[in-house]
Amino acid sequence: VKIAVIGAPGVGKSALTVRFLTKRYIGEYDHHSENRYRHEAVVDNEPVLFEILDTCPKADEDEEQVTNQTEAVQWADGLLLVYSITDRRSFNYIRRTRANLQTDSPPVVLVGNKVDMIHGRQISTEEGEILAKDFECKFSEVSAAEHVGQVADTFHDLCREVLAARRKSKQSLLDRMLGGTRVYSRGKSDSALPKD
Ligand SMILES: Nc1nc2c(ncn2[C@@H]2O[C@H](COP(=O)(O)OP(=O)(O)OP(=O)(O)O)[C@@H](O)[C@H]2O)c(=O)[nH]1
Repeated sequence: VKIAVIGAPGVGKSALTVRFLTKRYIGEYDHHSENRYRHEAVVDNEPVLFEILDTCPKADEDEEQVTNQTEAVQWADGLLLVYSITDRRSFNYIRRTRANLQTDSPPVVLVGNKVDMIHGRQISTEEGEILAKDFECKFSEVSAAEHVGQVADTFHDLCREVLAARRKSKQSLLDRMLGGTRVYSRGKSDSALPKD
């Protein structure tokens, strides 16, 4: 299951990713390019091989610039859309990113990070919920700094969405294939009919 972690600079994409991979919190994670990781985990009693792309948007990206994550989106099976509850601009960044996605884009999960920074909150939980409703996706608020289980849950939730979408597209492919063939109901066989 290939997951791209997407969000504005500094929202905690790397902190969340590393928390999921290692269960540890690394406060200062210095990197200037995107990183890709492989990680095995068990989701709903099934082993899953995650490939995680920790994207790295340009720090000087213009706020109004339409965010372009085409490569990551094309590569991914699912998108973890992350904003920081302490940063209104990061919330708007996610709005623009989502608006920019095609209708057939992969499943998404919305995450508000840094929930431990209570006093710096700029985005209410309700706003996050409303945005998630708009996106028709799951939503959670977490803290990469303080939560282990909840961070893993967000990745697992996205994994479930991806697997459900796969099942759905397999089913619709089957339906389309079977749609071309006629289905005969069982009736009396010829041999049971009168000879003449
Ligand atoms: N208080 C708090 N700080 C956090 C949390 N998650 C990340 N941070 C801090 O936020 C800063 C940015 O975190 P990163 O994980 O580097 O963010 P990023 O989104 O990967 O940043 P870029 O790679 O620049 O796009 C760091 O100083 C982290 O320590 C959190 O849950 N709570």
